[in-house]
Amino acid sequence: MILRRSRATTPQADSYLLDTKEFKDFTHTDPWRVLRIQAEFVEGFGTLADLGPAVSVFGSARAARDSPRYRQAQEIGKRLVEAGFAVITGGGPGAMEAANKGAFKAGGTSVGLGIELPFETGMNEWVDVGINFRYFFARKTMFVKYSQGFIVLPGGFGTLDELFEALTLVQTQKVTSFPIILVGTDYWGPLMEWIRTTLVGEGTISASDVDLIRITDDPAEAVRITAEGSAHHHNP
Ligand SMILES: C/C(=C\CNc1ncnc2c1ncn2[C@@H]1O[C@H](COP(=O)(O)O)[C@@H](O)[C@H]1O)CO
Repeated sequence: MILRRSRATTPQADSYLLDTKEFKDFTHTDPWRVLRIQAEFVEGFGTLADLGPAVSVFGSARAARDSPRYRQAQEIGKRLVEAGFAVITGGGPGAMEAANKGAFKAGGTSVGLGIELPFETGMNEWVDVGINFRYFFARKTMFVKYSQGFIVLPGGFGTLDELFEALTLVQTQKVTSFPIILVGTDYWGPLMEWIRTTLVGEGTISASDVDLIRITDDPAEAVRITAEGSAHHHNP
């Protein structure tokens, strides 16, 4: 990039670096953010490069430890490890903690991709490979790049965001052979119905797009579908 005449900046950029106050200001600028974003990708790629086959498990951060949802997530974490997968979650509480706990107790690799939030909850204790992200989009790249499929338990906006991002990537063939399994017919049934009637009915998706989603109540079936569906998946 060349900037001349009135567009040229003075003093020179390196003088900012040597000036403590100016440097502090620089850390709140977009060019600095780009470096931070780059660093998040470098750390993520570096840490997860040798992970091997893995599945991401999503679900509510608010699932209570004594709830059936929590027990289901823990069971899924365990079964994924028994099927030869590492388990990746958001590293937080609720369903994330449960899936990490199941994976850890089964002797598998338990990964947490944490996110910096204004209300810090910290990485759950069952994570043994943890990375903290400031940027959701950098973190999301890691979930997709290092997973062979997604298993999605009941959850709120965060879970829906993760589900629909994955669906869009599969629908647009940015990723292929990538199973997406919803667990909990009672919870997801009405959404599936709305997708079938309104989205297909209005023509905003194709009828065949509905087949991108599988739905079950059984943790064993969720893992079996994931294993079968991920057999030909290659990480982007
Ligand atoms: C809100 C609470 C804790 C927040 N801590 C989180 N830590 C890590 N990842 C999170 C957290 N909250 C949301 N996520 C991500 O979104 C999904 C869950 O969101 P939902 O809105 O609860 O469905 C989850 O899969 C994470 O990736 C404690 O109350």
